[in-house]
Amino acid sequence: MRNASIAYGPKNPVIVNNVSFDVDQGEAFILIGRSGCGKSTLLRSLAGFQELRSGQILLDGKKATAPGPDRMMVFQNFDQLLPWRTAVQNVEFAIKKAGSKGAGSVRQRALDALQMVHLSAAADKFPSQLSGGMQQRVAIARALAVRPRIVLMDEPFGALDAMTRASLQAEVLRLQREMNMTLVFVTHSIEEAVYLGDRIGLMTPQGVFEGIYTNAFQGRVDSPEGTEFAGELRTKLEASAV
Ligand SMILES: Nc1ncnc2c1ncn2[C@@H]1O[C@H](COP(=O)(O)OP(=O)(O)OP(=O)(O)O)[C@@H](O)[C@H]1O
Repeated sequence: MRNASIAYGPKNPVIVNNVSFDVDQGEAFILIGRSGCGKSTLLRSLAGFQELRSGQILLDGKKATAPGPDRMMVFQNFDQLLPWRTAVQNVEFAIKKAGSKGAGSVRQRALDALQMVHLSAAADKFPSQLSGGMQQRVAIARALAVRPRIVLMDEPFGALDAMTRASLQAEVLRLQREMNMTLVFVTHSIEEAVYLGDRIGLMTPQGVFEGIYTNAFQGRVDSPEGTEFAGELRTKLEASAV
């Protein structure tokens, strides 16, 4: 993102204010900040859903404006799947829609993606027959099946209970590492940010980065050092709100 400013309509104030940052191939970049500071707005722009007022988004050096299968999004809400299609059909639909090519049949690739999130047994179930956590796994499988250049996640576990959330965080960390996934992930939770992130961008209510912090505690937020780092981030976050 290069000098990106975002506003909802020409007369409204900017929400994201002249922000620049890079995300490297294979990096997990986490956005944290107070409610309403513009995290989702920024993410939606990366996905191509929200126009920039000024600045640019570059993907592999090329301007990215409209949405495309190179940037797949996972949302917080459980209703992001098509309710009249089964889990595997939801994934198949995304692969076909993206025109994504790969070895094996579309069905096989969809099943492989479900297997990655340990959901093979639920392939033929409809979303209404799945728990919230299972539906989020399908949404993740759907995003990965398309083989995007970058996966965008907007508080995907925000509506889950603590245990399901912890297990899905572990899944995402595993997949991110195994697949060398490039990830931009929005969360309210500092612990989630430290667990998942290679770097953590802390946004202020003014729509800028207070700082972008390298995280040495990915996967081990529970260590004494990880806890201390999370505490430092919390202090900065609280200070940023003033
Ligand atoms: N469609 C919209 N039209 C007008 N204003 C909007 C729209 N969506 C969001 N906003 C405003 O933009 C600001 C940033 O919202 P955004 O959802 O990006 O924040 P956030 O940091 O993701 O918040 P949260 O953590 O609560 O999800 C808020 O003031 C919000 O009211």
